[in-house]
Amino acid sequence: MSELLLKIVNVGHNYGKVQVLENLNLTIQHHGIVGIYGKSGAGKSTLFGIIGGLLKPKSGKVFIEERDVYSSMNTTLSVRRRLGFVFQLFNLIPELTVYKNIEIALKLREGRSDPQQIRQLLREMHIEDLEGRYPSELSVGEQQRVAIARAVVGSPKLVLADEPTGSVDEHNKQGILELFKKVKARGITLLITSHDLSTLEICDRVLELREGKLWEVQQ
Ligand SMILES: Nc1ncnc2c1ncn2[C@@H]1O[C@H](COP(=O)(O)OP(=O)(O)OP(=O)(O)O)[C@@H](O)[C@H]1O
Repeated sequence: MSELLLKIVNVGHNYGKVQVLENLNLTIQHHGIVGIYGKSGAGKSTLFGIIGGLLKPKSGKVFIEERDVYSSMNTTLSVRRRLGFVFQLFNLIPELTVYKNIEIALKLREGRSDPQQIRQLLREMHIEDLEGRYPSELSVGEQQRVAIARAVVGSPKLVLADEPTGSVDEHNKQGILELFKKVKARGITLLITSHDLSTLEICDRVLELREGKLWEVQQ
């Protein structure tokens, strides 16, 4: 049996009177792509933030490789550094070139740069000709490629992608899904949230977030 990567135990979260998550449980083993489907407002971004060490839940616990993510600020920061994030709006740093956007993520994750690794990743993502450009000089599809490269550099165990195809057209969507298959082939576990079931077709397992809980979806 493969090692447990993520374990969520009885997590609850509310914003004032709005109860978003309630007694939510989830376990994920290493390897593969897991999709979380949910309608708008179901709480996908809230759950994404809680798993990623960005939002402390009001109740319950989150473990990544058996470390209690919110046990101390140091643990939260160290777990967060070891995860990769892909955001819907890319969140690339506008003042940095493509190369530097990827390099800064590697330095945060591993404490050092590795030009060989960065260049290999640029080639794999077909963005090697863009390394000197700034995000404003890239197409949407190219920005998303850089965002994925930044999320996987340094080989984190888990990459979280929140609505990764939410702001791209069908052609770019297919391109992103192909890249996610490559990410999986690198041995990285991917967790994708989406309100679009066709985006989740590449997933090995899909869960629906509804009424504050996760429900397995038969594929
Ligand atoms: N900071 C906040 N303060 C108050 N309410 C919030 C806050 N963030 C989210 N909410 C509310 O919590 C609920 C869940 O929001 P969340 O963004 O997690 O859903 P979502 O499934 O990601 O939605 P979408 O698909 O539209 O992005 C919504 O009702 C939202 O209005």
